Amino acid sequence: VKKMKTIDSTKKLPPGPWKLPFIGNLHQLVGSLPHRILRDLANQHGPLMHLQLGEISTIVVSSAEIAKEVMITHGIIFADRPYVAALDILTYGSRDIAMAHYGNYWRQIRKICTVELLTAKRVQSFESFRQEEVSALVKSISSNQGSPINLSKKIFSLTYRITSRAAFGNVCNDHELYSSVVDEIVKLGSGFRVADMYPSFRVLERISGLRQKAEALLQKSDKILQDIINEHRAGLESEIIGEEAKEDLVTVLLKIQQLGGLEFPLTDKEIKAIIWDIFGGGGETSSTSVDWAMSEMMRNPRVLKKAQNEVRQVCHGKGDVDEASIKELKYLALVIKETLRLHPPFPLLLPRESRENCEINGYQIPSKTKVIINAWAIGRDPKHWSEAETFYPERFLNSSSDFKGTDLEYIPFGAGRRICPGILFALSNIELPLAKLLYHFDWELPNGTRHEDLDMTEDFGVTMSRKDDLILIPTNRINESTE
Ligand code: HEM
Repeated sequence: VKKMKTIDSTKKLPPGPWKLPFIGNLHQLVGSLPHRILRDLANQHGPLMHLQLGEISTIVVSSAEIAKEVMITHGIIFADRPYVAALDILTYGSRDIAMAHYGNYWRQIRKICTVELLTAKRVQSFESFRQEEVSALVKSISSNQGSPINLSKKIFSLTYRITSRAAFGNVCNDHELYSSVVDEIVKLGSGFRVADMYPSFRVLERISGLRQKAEALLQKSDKILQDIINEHRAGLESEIIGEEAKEDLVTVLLKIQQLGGLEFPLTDKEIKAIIWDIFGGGGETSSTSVDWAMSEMMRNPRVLKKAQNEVRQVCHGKGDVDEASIKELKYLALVIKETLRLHPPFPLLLPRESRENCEINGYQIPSKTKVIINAWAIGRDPKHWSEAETFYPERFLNSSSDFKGTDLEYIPFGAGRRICPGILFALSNIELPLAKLLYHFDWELPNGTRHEDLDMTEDFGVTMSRKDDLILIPTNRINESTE
């Protein structure tokens, strides 16, 4: 038999727990949340650990040092993404940015994303949308003051409305439907589905109902997005679009499509796949961050008071929070950083895959190995973080950690070539709602719950949200001038 040029047989795979035939380590992944199970396993087997998940040879990265090797030093080798059945179906064959194979196509659309769609200028151009939507939220909360409100649901809907206006120019008629479709898709795409563990048994995608479910969702989301694209195209042809500075994302993409000259033409399929990334990557992640930040502040009244004092001081006499003031909210920025350390919306980032054989710390990582990076565990690593489990925003006061993945012990947005391109968009959707909620209202827990008893249980999913919705009682802030 002709042997392929493969692995140096003197080098071993990284250590890992004992494996069963056929299922490997799958049985070890049940019982708790994946990021917690994987952290506990890594505590026994090390920060570079090998797992066999069904057919999928997987390494799990659980320290900043190994993350640096994988995401930066050998960044090119680990810049690919593995096949995830449901997402592949829903992105028209991984034609979006997040799931696209590392190569020229990905490079082209990633560039469109960073140069056209998600630039600081573009994000800023959506300020009026954010202002209007958050003001409407404040108004609705204000009319319910004194009684418990489901803040989680309100924030979730707010983020979708803002994203919808940025992407489509308005809150689309099918807004509720689309956000529920995106929600379901994200659940299907966790990559921890049986069909994803046994890719050579494509039949499993059918038996498990995954393929049918994904195709039904695709049909729904495709219709909504295609209608929107058609409307925009008609608008472009009759030139009834708004001023250039305020173009929505679909319009920007259609203009690029019409301009042509790209190595890979941008058809409607690609546009739909990219728009789906904006919602899938940017919806629940941002709203869940606001949710966790409010939850942490409710558990830590000292932090709540300090953040509230800051925004009320900075915006004193203005009657509201404008985006220019946001830059001055230094403490709120620390609160957000600390929230993303303890509650990274993607605790396991998005999976990577190796494109060729590689050696790390003397261990062999074969080509096509799936790579899980446990950002949640890295952010709580007691070697790097003192009192790692404590919510303490001040820890970032003298720290060089930023959102750009420069320090690998802090990577809520990932690092290296595949780092999240939506950081500015995300932050703007987190900062303004938080600042306004703090500025306009005082907050209490319902039913006399003591702040230290607020339940912080996490839910299972690709994004790590609260298990139970956050229910709080708002009180309208008394008139500023009488304070
Ligand atoms: C708090 C909010 C967000 C968090 C925590 C977050 C986090 C992440 C993470 C961890 C990755 C994978 C990075 C890696 O593999 O190294 C990612 C990728 C991505 N994110 Fe975000 N994200 C957020 C919001 C957004 C928003 C608002 C958008 C778009 C408007 C967005 C668009 C994307 C895209 C397109 C990718 C794929 C990049 C690629 O594969 O080249 N994200 N994000």
